[in-house]
Amino acid sequence: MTIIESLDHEGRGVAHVEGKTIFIEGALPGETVEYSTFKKKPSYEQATATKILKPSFMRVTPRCPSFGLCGGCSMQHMEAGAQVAAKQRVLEDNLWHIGKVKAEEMLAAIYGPPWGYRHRARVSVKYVRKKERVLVGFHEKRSSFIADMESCEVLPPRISALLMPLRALVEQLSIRERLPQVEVALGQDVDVLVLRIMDPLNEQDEALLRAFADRHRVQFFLQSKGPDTVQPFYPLDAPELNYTLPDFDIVMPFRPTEFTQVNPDINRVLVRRAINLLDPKPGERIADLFCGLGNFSLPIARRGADVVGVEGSASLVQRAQANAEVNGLSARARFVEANLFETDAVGLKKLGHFDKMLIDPPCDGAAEVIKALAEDGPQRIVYVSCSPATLARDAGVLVHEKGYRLKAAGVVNMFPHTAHVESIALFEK
Ligand SMILES: C[S@@+](CC[C@H](N)C(=O)[O-])C[C@H]1O[C@@H](n2cnc3c(N)ncnc32)[C@H](O)[C@@H]1O
Ligand code: SF4
Repeated sequence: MTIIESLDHEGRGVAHVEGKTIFIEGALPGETVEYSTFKKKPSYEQATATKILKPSFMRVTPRCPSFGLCGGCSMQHMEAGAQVAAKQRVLEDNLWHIGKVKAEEMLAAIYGPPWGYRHRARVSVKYVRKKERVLVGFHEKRSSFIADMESCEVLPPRISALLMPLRALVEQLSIRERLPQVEVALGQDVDVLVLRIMDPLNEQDEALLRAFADRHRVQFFLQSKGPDTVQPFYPLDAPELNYTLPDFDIVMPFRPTEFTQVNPDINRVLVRRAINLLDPKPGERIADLFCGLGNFSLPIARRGADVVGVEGSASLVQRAQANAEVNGLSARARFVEANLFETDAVGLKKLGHFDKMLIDPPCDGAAEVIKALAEDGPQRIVYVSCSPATLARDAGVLVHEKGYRLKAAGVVNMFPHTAHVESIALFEK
């Protein structure tokens, strides 16, 4: 039995027992719990709460029956508002302990509906020969096994309701042992399921897929090898996947395997906030680094500024250019392919002078870009981050070496019930 002192960055309760730190899954600060250790090291232990003797006021009953087993969520036992507050603390702690910086203003957190928010997901599939049945779902915690889940609360209800019919479908296919994954990509007008198939389908399989698509109103794509092999299968006349940014009168077509933000409702608010902080004006020249399909670049152009989007994936550069055309913005939006993890001052200078910059890197952050910023670098930088640790590291360099102030920072609850912290920060010279 022990008392939980705090919450760590992965949403685990932290306690100290005889000088040892114990990280306890499923336990909240202030609670008295019994626990069972599954990993023992000389200085710490990892454990799971087995009995909550004194519950926290933040505790709620997890909505999903698979919570605790499925590795998809780690915070459903905590009230949604308290989750956001905990993430805000993670952001502030990281900024201070890693970057030695404090934001002049903490922005109000951006959050939206806590359930049914995932419009993109990669679901694993496994035929269990012994039981002659198929599992379709996310991996169990700390395991390569697939959770035996019948529904999922973070997927939109219509998609969650497809998990069991999908099991039944795969069970009937001749290639049921050669279909390891289904990728879900949801758009405004169509729901796409991309089946990863290791062997070709036979005629009967094809007929089963068509019947499923008609019945459940989805479009199947097939992927036989790498991402280049993703092709629509049925129906071929379905509308194209897209999402919209109504504040900017923008429509964004995309292919099912192209990067898009997982939570389209929060993405709209995130884009609005990023653009408000950046405040693009006609006549300004603005860089959008790690621009993807132009999620921020096109709203910047819509505000009248000239934007240069830089992106590592050639296909996303093409997609961004095409999306600029679709939205009548190609005169003000240009896209360049470059590896921003290998850039330096010379590489960045070749892109020309920028008044302002938006950076939205993958979790590794943007160390090389930040290092490459010159004396006459942008006056204002808006940094969108999926990792508070790398944001804090980069913020430290911006503030202590490059002459910027951290004007504001705040969390964006893009992934409710997970410990994942998305955030946004504003830097100014
Ligand atoms: C977090 S996503 C952001 C995309 C876009 N801003 C959006 O909101 O949809 C990060 C992007 O960085 C790109 N990327 C990853 N590594 C890169 C690299 N080394 N150089 C340039 N871009 C890279 C990815 O392809 C992806 O589009
Ligand atoms: S990811 Fe879905 S199935 Fe897994 S715990 Fe979260 S809500 Fe439940």
